[in-house]
Amino acid sequence: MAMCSSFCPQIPNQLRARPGCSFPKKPLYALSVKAFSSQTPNASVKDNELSARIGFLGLGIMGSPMAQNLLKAGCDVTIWNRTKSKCDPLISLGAKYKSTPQEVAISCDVTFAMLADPESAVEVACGKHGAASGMNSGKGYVDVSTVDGATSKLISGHIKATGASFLEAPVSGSKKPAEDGQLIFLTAGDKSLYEMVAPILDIMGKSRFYLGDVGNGAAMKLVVNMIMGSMMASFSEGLLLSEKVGLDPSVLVEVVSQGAISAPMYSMKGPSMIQSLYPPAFPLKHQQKDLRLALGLAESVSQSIPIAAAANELYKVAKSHGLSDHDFSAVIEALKAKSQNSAK
Ligand SMILES: NC(=O)C1=CN([C@@H]2O[C@H](COP(=O)(O)OP(=O)(O)OC[C@H]3O[C@@H](n4cnc5c(N)ncnc54)[C@H](OP(=O)(O)O)[C@@H]3O)[C@@H](O)[C@H]2O)C=CC1
Ligand SMILES: O=CCCC(=O)O
Repeated sequence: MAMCSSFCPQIPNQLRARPGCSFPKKPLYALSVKAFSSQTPNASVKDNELSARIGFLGLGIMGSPMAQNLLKAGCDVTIWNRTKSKCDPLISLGAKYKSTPQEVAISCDVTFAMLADPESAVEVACGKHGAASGMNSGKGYVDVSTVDGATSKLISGHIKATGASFLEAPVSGSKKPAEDGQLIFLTAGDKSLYEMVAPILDIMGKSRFYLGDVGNGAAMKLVVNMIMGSMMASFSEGLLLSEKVGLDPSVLVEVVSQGAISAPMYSMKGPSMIQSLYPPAFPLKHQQKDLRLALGLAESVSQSIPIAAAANELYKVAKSHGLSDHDFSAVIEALKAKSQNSAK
């Protein structure tokens, strides 16, 4: 595992006491996963207060509430977003603003990035005025966007070439868990940076996995989202089939919720899907991106994933119907369109 020797000596300075930024008093998971490292919260750190200057790049559906939780916890947060207006609510909560990712990185000890896709993650980290150009030894970059392993390794290479440390830390959990500080972090990369930012992750999340080398966090995230995308497509088929055969789909949601295939996702999204409402929590375009990236991951190891491949086609159809920015549960509309076409 790569370690950044120059970062470690600075950790005690960055974790010195600072009034108004205390760690959350909520249960933290002790993880024990065979073949993976596990990490429990360090008791001596947990009750300390935090003084790291934290940068946050990307204030979309996820980034905004994550940064907001850091501010609410009293952290020193500096933000940037491509569309500046999305910074305003956080600035009114006390965030500092910089006009480029580079300036954020220069002014912060550790910078988080929550960006749409591989292209934007690379652009913001490695492009002109990107974060890498503001990094140096002693700083850290934590990319919490969902990207593929190759992208993560590319960004890691740019960041580490400056002497800084890198951690990939994509999250499981959507808009509501982000608001509630209940995300699950799937981290990999510099262990020293992982340990340094653990108290910061614990403000935004309920658990964290350290998975080793860069690429493992991305892979874990893509496998999870591959399963989720297929589950949602299958659930959509069930809702439509139940209705077609004269059943009440609301009763189906209730039946499913009580059995072995119950999932919070079905109970949360089912009622609005029945009303054809798809307020975006996880945008459909991102779910399709994740299926596309999961297909690439599977291809790289010659693993057949025909169910995910079929689901991916369905999300592509949904995108072609203009549903990219709706919640991914709008994939059901692609099935409705298909059955209308076949009825003609
Ligand atoms: N929503 C969810 O439930 C979850 C999402 N994720 C992942 O987290 C990431 C962010 O998701 P989410 O917040 O929902 O997405 P949004 O689409 O709401 O936000 C995307 C962010 O990326 C920025 N961005 C997009 N393109 C560029 C670019 N070319 N240059 C600079 N910035 C850019 C956007 O800036 P601007 O405001 O200017 O458009 C915005 O800040 C994605 O990788 C997604 O897959 C992970 C877990 C859950
Ligand atoms: O990437 C998005 C995941 C959404 C979720 O875990 O509910």
